[in-house]
Amino acid sequence: MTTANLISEIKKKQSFLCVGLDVDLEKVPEFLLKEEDPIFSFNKAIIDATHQYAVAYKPNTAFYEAYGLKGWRSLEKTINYLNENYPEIFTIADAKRGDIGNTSSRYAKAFFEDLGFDSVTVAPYMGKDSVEPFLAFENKHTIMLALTSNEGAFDFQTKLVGEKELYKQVLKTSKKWRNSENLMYVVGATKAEFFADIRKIIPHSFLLVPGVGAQGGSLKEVCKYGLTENVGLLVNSSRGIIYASKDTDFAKAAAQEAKNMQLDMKAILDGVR
Ligand SMILES: O=c1ccn([C@@H]2O[C@H](COP(=O)(O)O)[C@@H](O)[C@H]2O)c(=O)[nH]1
Repeated sequence: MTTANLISEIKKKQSFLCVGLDVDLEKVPEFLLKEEDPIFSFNKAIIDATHQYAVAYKPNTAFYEAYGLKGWRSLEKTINYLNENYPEIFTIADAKRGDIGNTSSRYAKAFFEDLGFDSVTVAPYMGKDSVEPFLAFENKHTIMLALTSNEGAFDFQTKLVGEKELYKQVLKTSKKWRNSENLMYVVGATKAEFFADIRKIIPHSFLLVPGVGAQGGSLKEVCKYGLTENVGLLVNSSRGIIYASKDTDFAKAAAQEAKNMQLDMKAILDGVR
């Protein structure tokens, strides 16, 4: 998917909501466990109920890998279902990959070509040659960790490297890489006070923002400095939406949560116009 397609979908739906598909069989409604593929059945119901309020879905691969081959099959069925039924939706494989170039190119092929995701998250730690193989794919997007939502972000990411914090170095340096126009960045909603500085370095790039809902980040605070002329944000909520109810009404409850977030987003977008 091109960035222009993503922006057009955001404007059409008045939403920059990304629904995180982090399926844990201990948290899904019990009646679903009788299904042949409970993970896929859960995802299908959540997607069908929430797609009108969301522009992106983000399965975190850990939740599928944890169930071995079966889990990987559920992930494949989920991405195929999205691509076949909702091709206008932006898809994110939250896999946080990155290795020496030769290996990164295999990861990129797996997520972009074999599974058919629009984007994948990567870690910047191994540098340019570990990320450029992902960037080489046309109309695919590489979402690099910049400033993460967890407490441990302060262990390294905000430490000074020379005169600048490490996360700022990551942002600045990555702009020089080949096909850097295919880069987006992860910035946690719990780090809202950093958005103004981040936007000084990358004023136009899309940011994937996890950490609202269960982690307590504020949509309003993120938008204050994070929004760009083309919105430039994909705000993710996983547990806050998909586990809104543990009962037979789980999809309806998820839809209500997604709708509430979309309405908040619309109000914010109306406010900046
Ligand atoms: O900095 C980061 C990077 C990734 N994540 C992932 O996003 C979702 C958040 O889930 P919630 O249930 O909405 O808290 C999850 O997949 C994380 O691994 C993040 O939270 N922070």
